[in-house]
Amino acid sequence: MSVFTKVSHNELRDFLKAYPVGELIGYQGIGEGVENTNYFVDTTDGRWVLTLFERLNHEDLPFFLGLMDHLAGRGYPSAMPARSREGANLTSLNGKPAALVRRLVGQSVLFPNIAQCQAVGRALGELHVAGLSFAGRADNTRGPAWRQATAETLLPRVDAAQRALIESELAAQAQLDWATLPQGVIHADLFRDNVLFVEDRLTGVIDFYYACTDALAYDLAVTLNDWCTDPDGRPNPARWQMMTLAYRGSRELNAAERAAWPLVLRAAAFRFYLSRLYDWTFPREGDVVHVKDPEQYRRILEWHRDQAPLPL
Ligand SMILES: Nc1ncnc2c1ncn2[C@@H]1O[C@H](COP(=O)(O)OP(=O)(O)O)[C@@H](O)[C@H]1O
Ligand SMILES: N[C@@H](CCOP(=O)(O)O)C(=O)O
Repeated sequence: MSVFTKVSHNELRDFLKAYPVGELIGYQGIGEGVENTNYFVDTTDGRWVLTLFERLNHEDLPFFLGLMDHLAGRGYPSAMPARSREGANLTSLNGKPAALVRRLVGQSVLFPNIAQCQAVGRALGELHVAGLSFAGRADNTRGPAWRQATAETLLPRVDAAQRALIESELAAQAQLDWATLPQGVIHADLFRDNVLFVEDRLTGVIDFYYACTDALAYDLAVTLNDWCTDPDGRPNPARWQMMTLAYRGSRELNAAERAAWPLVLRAAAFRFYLSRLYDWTFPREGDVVHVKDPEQYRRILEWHRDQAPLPL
């Protein structure tokens, strides 16, 4: 359960007065989140998600909320942030920065089928295209500098096999010049728990709190690694090719991206291998339920290191 900040009925009722969203009917803490405190909130005007930002830098929040506003305003299936009566999409509650966004229908899927992978590939391509007209810019907080620093923190704490993998990966990725790859707005964490479906219809893309400006191909690699690999770390050819094809329906990859692709896939796997290994090595106090297994990302990373990628 990740409701870090408690909100009473009266506190929420008073908070909602700042928004033109009607009267509070009811609310409930959401257990799935790991970064923020989230509540489902029902008012006489609709269904909402209230987020209290626990760890993100306050100055980064306008980028995330502005992006969600930009995308939802163009018909993208992301949640539109509500604006307060004063026009702000970022307010505060109980000492935390807060946002109220539309609640989207649907559920996340753990075992996606081919049609769902196709829908996610299309949605990712559409996000990259829609992001081109978004003026905001943000650095990737899990980019190459973070990967280098996190690897260095981990190296003295891990076993010999893990050390060898981390060191070889740092050396391999030093060959990649990210600046040569097309950049734009990326989601950067489009995992299965961040997409909602009603049957095979994609109804929501959520959790834009790692979104940033970075290489578009990296975002495709992050998404493929989560949605389209089997438990042994191998790409699942049917799901992988369907997602790639659907993505390319919105945006074609250029020659530089194709040449860099094997290293991009490795960088995308390395990022989550490192964050998971870090959380295992330095567990956060009170976080028992949500620590994710680094081994799956070790297998994905080793697969990409040792095998030629499936055709793009
Ligand atoms: N706009 C939304 N519509 C419907 N459900 C949402 C929405 N935003 C978040 N959720 C629900 O809240 C959960 C946690 O949200 P998420 O943004 O992933 O939190 P965290 O950033 O803390 O990981 C999601 O798994 C989903 O169930
Ligand atoms: N989707 C990620 C979790 C989000 O990244 P983190 O850096 O906040 O751990 C995963 O499944 O590892």
